[in-house]
Amino acid sequence: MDYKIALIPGDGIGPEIVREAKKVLDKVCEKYGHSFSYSEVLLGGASIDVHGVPLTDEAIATAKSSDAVLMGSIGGDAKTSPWYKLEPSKRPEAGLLAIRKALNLFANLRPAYLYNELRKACPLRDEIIGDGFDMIIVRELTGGLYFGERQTIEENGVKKAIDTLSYNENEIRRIAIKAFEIARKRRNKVTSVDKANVLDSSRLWRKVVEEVAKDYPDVTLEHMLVDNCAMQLVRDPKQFDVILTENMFGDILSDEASMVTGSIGMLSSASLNETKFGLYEPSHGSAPDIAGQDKANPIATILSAAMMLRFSLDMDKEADAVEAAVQKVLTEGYRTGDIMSEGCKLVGTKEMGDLIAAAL
Ligand SMILES: NC(=O)c1ccc[n+]([C@@H]2O[C@H](COP(=O)([O-])OP(=O)(O)OC[C@H]3O[C@@H](n4cnc5c(N)ncnc54)[C@H](O)[C@@H]3O)[C@@H](O)[C@H]2O)c1
Ligand SMILES: CC(C)[C@H](C(=O)O)[C@@H](O)C(=O)O
Ligand SMILES: [Mg+2]
Repeated sequence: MDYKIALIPGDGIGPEIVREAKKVLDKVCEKYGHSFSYSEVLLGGASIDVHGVPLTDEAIATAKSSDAVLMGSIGGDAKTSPWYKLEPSKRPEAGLLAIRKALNLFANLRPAYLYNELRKACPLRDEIIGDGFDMIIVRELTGGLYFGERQTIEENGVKKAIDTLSYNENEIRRIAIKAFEIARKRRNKVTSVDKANVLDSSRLWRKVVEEVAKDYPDVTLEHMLVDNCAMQLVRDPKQFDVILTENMFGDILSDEASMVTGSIGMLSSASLNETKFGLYEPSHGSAPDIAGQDKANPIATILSAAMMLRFSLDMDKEADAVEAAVQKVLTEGYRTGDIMSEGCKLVGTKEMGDLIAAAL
């Protein structure tokens, strides 16, 4: 089959990890007789450098006319990069938020799975991990604090900054439905995470989630306050199957969950709307501290590409093959620095990509 894929390398390690994911996709095409045509799209700092803004209408149009978008990461070092001298709405992160909104990508799925081979890279004790760790965070991605009105004002000579956290029932309902549908294909448990002991938006969240739960009597629903959840993720991570939560809590909890998998370099993600279209990117950022050094772990991006094959292109067996190739390379003992442990073989970004492509 012939498919159109928009490719967003982005900033920092973005181009390095996207290159490896594309290498793996080239192998998928060769092996299964598909052909993908790629259009490169600028986003974030890469777009500021060329167009002066982090996202252009043309970039949105290219993404919209594609079957799926595969992305690396955007952003730079806030202390040293000239991008951060611009006003906030013109910085790299604003481009990422804007493209998510423009494509209506309200559902961000972040699967956190600990490969048995990476147990030594996981900082938690073996008895805490037990039989394994396999959960998914379903994060609301186009509402909440990151999209509310904000302003910085001065009152009586004192600066004041305001961010607004708001959700309406429809926004909560559609993401809750996603979480329950996903739970049905997994272990039938949803943990909805909020701060309902303080926030009105969380009290509405809880009410709507309970309404949705009535349509899923086969799925167990529990509510958990976000501060407790942050603690439970390291105390007993295997209690979770599906975590359903709002935008900012999901952002923070997914980075935390990534460490249970060994590294943020292992955490893939899919950002979806109501159709089959999606944007696929690792959950981590542009890692300016290791950019250009062939040190970045490309696995999160390669696993995101596998999610793209599965969700947007209906290629289950191809996605399975990519995941199996990742598994094989880990079983053979190859590791990038972030997941390295004693007795394993240290490889760089490119070699890890080569090994996974070859394993296919
Ligand atoms: N979706 C995205 O594009 C995205 C996500 C998060 C952060 N950011 C942006 O990235 C920039 C850097 O942010 P940050 O430093 O807080 O977070 P980060 O995720 O880029 O890096 C945090 C730490 O994890 C390491 N790391 C991240 N990805 C790795 C990988 N694949 N392999 C090995 N190590 C990896 C980094 O070296 C760093 O030490 C900021 O501008 C931020 O806004 C973008
Ligand atoms: C860069 C930033 C806007 C982004 C977010 O908060 O969604 C990132 O942290 C992520 O997790 O994808
Ligand atoms: Mg984040």
